[in-house]
Amino acid sequence: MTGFQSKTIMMLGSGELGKEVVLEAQRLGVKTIAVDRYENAPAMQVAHASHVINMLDGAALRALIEQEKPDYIIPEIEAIATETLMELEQDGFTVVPTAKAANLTMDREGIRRLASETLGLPTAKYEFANTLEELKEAVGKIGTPCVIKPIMSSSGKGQSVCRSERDIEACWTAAMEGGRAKKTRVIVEEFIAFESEITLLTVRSVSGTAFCAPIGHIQQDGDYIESWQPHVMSETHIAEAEEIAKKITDALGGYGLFGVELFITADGIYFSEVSPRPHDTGMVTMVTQDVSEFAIHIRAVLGYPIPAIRLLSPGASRTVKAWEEKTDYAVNGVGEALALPDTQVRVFGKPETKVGRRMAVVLTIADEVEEARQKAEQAASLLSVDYQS
Ligand SMILES: Nc1ncnc2c1ncn2[C@@H]1O[C@H](COP(=O)(O)OP(=O)(O)OP(=O)(O)O)[C@@H](O)[C@H]1O
Ligand SMILES: NCC(=O)N[C@@H]1O[C@H](COP(=O)([O-])[O-])[C@@H](O)[C@H]1O
Ligand SMILES: [Mg+2]
Repeated sequence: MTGFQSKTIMMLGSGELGKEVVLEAQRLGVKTIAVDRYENAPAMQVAHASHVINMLDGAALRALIEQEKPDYIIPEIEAIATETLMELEQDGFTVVPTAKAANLTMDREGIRRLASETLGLPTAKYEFANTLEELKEAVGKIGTPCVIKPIMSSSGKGQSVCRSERDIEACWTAAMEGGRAKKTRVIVEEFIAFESEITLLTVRSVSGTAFCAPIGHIQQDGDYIESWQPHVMSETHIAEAEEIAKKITDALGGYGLFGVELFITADGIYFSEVSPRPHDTGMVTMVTQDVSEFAIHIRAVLGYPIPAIRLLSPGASRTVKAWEEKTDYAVNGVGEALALPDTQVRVFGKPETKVGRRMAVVLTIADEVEEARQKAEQAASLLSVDYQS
């Protein structure tokens, strides 16, 4: 063999989050392979190699992994044939953080039952349903308002709030149309009227478990539009949040960064869900921390130490979305946004727009979180997704 010998990672999912993981991996001399269901995905544009496959097809996934033999398989989205990942782990491949973590978080049922029934963490009440009839029964048990979601979906796709019995059918249709995998099962969750919601980025590495400063965020239609760090919380709430995050991440195991989503209410903290990978609301760490969530993830995965994580400044992020389905588009206004001090922009380079698709994000820092949020709002308002025709 000749040339530089390095470890190889394979990203399963190549969106905006994977793109940053690939860049951080390359900074540490790692070879990167990006995989997704469509061509020219963001991470593919910066990786050494790329492949387009249906990652829910176990045979196709196995064939690709056996061909490329990556040292680390890094799931970047939920919708992957995780049963195949479990078999590949048995065969000696390394899945990040573990194949079990990818499998349990692939659908909402696995992770919810682990959190609530096995670990006893506080969660919203929940039921599952496979048909419209079962859904009516489940909504009857949970009561309204409640939240209905396909068991396999992310970024709020197929999610809706059911406010009365009259909404049930529309919620069912929304879930059937929005799920990532063609499964009909849905979760019905009690609506939690939280005061705020946070992501507690938690890393498991050779240095042990560490937490980033809490990230507050606002979601619209189940998808994040704004996040900030730090989110101000009482000492008691921080301790409670860290305890929940430690329990769930220990149960999932392995090395890597996790995004633990929590609701803060007057009666304490509820566990919502966890991503065993960098989190969209954590993009703010690209400007607030000395090591971003993406750098932390790859360091942990490679078995390198993470002795400290420093919050260098309060900051905020705000998303820029598209509202049409087209391929000929441009993100305009970057220069205007960058004219604002302490502002950065990331344009993801997705090959086409879709209704509600996240195309870019703005990142800002300031002495105070509130000021950073205002600047992010202003910067995002200067960006637009425009079309030729
Ligand atoms: N039971 C609930 N009560 C109140 N609000 C909820 C509930 N479940 C979800 N939400 C709201 O919807 C948002 C998205 O829900 P959830 O995180 O379950 O979906 P998701 O599709 O997995 O999102 P992502 O993949 O972006 O994390 C939550 O962050 C919260 O704002
Ligand atoms: N909440 C999860 C999340 O933000 N995931 C990020 O969005 C991409 C999919 O985007 P797309 O739907 O626009 O292709 C994923 O690949 C990941 O980077
Ligand atoms: Mg979520």
